[in-house]
Amino acid sequence: MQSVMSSGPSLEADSVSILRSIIPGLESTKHKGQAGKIAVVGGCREYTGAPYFSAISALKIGADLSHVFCTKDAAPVIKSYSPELIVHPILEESYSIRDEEKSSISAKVIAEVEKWMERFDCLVVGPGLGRDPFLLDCVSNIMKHARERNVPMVIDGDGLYLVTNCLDLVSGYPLAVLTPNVNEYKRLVQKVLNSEVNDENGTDQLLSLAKGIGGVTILRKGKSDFVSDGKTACAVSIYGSPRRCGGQGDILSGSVAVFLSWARQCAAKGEVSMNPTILGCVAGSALLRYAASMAFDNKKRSTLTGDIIECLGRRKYAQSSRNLMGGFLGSTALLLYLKKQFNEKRKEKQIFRSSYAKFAMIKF
Ligand SMILES: NC(=O)C1=CN([C@@H]2O[C@H](COP(=O)(O)OP(=O)(O)OC[C@H]3O[C@@H](n4cnc5c(N)ncnc54)[C@H](OP(=O)(O)O)[C@@H]3O)[C@@H](O)[C@H]2O)[C@@H](O)CC1
Ligand SMILES: Nc1ncnc2c1ncn2[C@@H]1O[C@H](COP(=O)(O)OP(=O)(O)OP(=O)(O)O)[C@@H](O)[C@H]1O
Ligand SMILES: [Mg+2]
Repeated sequence: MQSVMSSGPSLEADSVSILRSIIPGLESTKHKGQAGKIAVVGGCREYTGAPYFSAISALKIGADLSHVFCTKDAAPVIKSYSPELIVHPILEESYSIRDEEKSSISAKVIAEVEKWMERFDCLVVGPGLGRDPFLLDCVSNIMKHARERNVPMVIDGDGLYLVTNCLDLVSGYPLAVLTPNVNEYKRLVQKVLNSEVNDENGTDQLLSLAKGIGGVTILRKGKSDFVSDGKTACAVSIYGSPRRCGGQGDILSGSVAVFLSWARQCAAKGEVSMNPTILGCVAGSALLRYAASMAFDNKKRSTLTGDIIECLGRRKYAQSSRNLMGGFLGSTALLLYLKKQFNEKRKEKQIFRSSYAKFAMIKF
C-alpha cells in the first residue's frame, strides 16, 4: 500500500485507497468469525442507544459477531432492539448492590468477560457506560485483562472519562484508540498537556497528546476528523452531514473497531505497512461520513442515527473506488446545494434587516 496521505502537501488521508486495501473479500472459503468479532462494553440504566448503535454498526459494516457487555437493567432493552446482538447482562451499578457484595461481584464480572476475551478482535469501551464509580472500577479491570491479552481497544464516551482520570489504563499501549469529541478532547488536553486546546497549532498538539499517552492513536472528532499516533498525523474531511444528532460518534466507534481488525489482518499478511490503528480510524471515519452524507440526501433535517446506520452498507460506496467517488460526487452536489441555500438565506436576512431597520425608524 502507498502512503496514507493524498498526493500534495495536505494532511488529508487517501481514504479511498485505504478502504479499498483493507476491506476483505466475501469468499465462500471463509467461516463465521473470520470477518471479525467485536465486543462493546457499555450500556447502563440511562443509555441503551449508544451501545446498540456501536454494536449494530459493527455488524452492518461486515463483522460476523457483535457482543454487548452491559448492566442487568440495560440488557433486556438492548436485546429487544435487535436479535442480532449477543448481550451479556453482567455489569452492576452501585445503586443495585450492597457494599459487602462489591468484591464478589467484581470477581464475577471479570471471570465472565475473561471467558470470551481471547475470541474478540477488538473491544469498544465506553458507549453509554455511565459514570458509576463501582461500574467504572469493574471496567478498569476488563481493560487491564484486554491489554494483557493484546486485544485492541477503541475507547469512547464514558470510557474516555475513565481513561482521562486513569491514564495508566492505556498509556504506552499501541493497540488503544481514543475517539474524543470536542468535550472529551478538551479534558484530555487539560489532563495530559496541562494546557488548553490550541486550534492554531492543532496538528502539533494532537501529535504531542498521542505521544504524551505513550503512542496511543487518537481520532479527534469534529468538522474534520484528525488522527495521530504520535508519529504521524492525517485528516479525513470528506463532507458528511450538517446534522449533529447524538449517536454518530457511536457508529464511528463500531466502525473503527471493524476496520482496525481488518487492517490488522492485512498487516499480519504483509499487505499494508502503515500502523493498522491509523488505517482503522481513517477508514471508519470515511465510511461514517459517506453514510451520513447519503442519509442526509434522503432525510434532510430529520436524519437520525438509525438512518445513517441504514446507509452503512450501501453498495454505492461499499467496495469499489469508482463507487466511492460516486458517493463523494454526490456529496459535492450536496455542498453546492447547501451553498445555494446559504446564499438564499443570506439574501432573506438582508431583506429582513432592512425591513427591521425601517421598522425601527417608526416613531410610536
Ligand atoms: N442514545 C444514546 O443512548 C446516546 C448516548 N450517548 C452516551 O451519553 C454519554 C455522554 O456522552 P456525551 O456525548 O453526551 O458526553 P459529552 O459531550 O462529553 O458531555 C456532554 C455534557 O454532559 C455532561 N455529562 C455527561 N455525562 C454526565 C454524567 N454522567 N454526569 C454529569 N454530567 C455528565 C458533560 O459534563 P463533563 O464531562 O464536562 O463533566 C458535558 O457537559 C456517553 O456514555 C455516550 O456514549 C451518546 O453517545 C449519544 C447517544
Ligand atoms: N462540524 C462537523 N461537521 C461534519 N462532521 C462532523 C462535525 N462534528 C462532528 N462530525 C462527525 O460526526 C462524527 C461524530 O462526532 P461527534 O463529535 O458528534 O461525536 P460524539 O459527540 O461522540 O457523538 P455521540 O453523540 O455519538 O456521543 C465524527 O466522525 C465527525 O466526523
Ligand atoms: Mg460520544
